[in-house]
Amino acid sequence: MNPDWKSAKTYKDILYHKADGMAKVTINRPEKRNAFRPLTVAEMHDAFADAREDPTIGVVLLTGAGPHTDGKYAFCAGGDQSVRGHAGYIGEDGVPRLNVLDLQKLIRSMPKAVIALVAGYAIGGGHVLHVVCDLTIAADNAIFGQVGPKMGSFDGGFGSSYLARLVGQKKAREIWFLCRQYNAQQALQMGLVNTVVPVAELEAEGVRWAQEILQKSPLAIRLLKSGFNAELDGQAGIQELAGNATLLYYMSEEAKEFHSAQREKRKADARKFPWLP
Ligand SMILES: CC(C)(COP(=O)(O)OP(=O)(O)OC[C@H]1O[C@@H](n2cnc3c(N)ncnc32)[C@H](O)[C@@H]1OP(=O)(O)O)[C@@H](O)C(=O)NCCC(=O)NCCSC(=O)c1cc(O)c2ccccc2c1O
Repeated sequence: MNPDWKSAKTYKDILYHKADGMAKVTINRPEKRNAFRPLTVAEMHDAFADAREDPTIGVVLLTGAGPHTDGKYAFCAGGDQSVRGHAGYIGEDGVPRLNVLDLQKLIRSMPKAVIALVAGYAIGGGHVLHVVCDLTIAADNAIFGQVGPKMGSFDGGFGSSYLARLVGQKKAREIWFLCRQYNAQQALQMGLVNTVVPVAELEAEGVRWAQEILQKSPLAIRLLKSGFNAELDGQAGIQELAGNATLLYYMSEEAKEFHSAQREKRKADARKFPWLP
């Protein structure tokens, strides 16, 4: 399938397209190895929120523009170090922010599948971004790694705790404590990515996976995602799962009868509904 991608909104630092039930968010700063500044993250958050709200979209692909003019690829090299200031990354308003944490939460909690397509570097906060996606497809040239402890940062949230759930505690500690780089095959072996394909086939493979998911039941995928999250995300995970229970309840005849009865100022006919075992 060759999707007819249509631009869904114009931004400065990212590209945002839609086609055939899919949205595609592309970080578009190849000259910076797709490092993100606060504006980049705000734009990504806006695009992901749009995809979450759009009932025609079931899968979001997250990727990085490239190759750059030097021939190198990057998914994302993390926070833009040229704007890192006293208390975070400083945008045009002069306010320091770590706003990528909000984006991580949105990707994790949105009731749609998010697939990272990683070509080249996924480093630092860029590595964490692929970690929080539901699935990762790596190009054969992908390079993964954390750098925080060698350049004055760390992500002790999803970037370490969820990473450990993916690759195990020993491997996650190795990744963070040693700050080595890992190739695509090593990433596959440790369970960090779902599959590895030639770089020229990365997007086509992402589209194939997305289209396979889009043939499945939207509610089943939604509930599975919140079920996977609930085990790990404490009260926020329970809230997500419970919100889905409320959504399903609203759709039931039983909830509709009780709601109508209240609106019509009558007693609900509770006996129509069984107390199932
Ligand atoms: C990614 C690399 C390993 C690639 O190396 P390579 O040799 O191929 O390329 P260059 O180093 O020559 O880079 C080309 C060009 O891109 C610029 N660039 C690359 N990465 C960044 C970056 N992160 N910020 C700004 N600019 C970048 C580089 O300067 C070159 O530009 P020229 O103009 O000089 O040509 C290698 O580039 C690399 O190691 N990059 C740095 C990786 C890094 O330190 N990332 C930040 C980690 S910390 C982080 O991401 C982070 C962000 C958050 O928002 C957090 C929030 C909360 C908690 C923690 C957070 C966090 O840790």
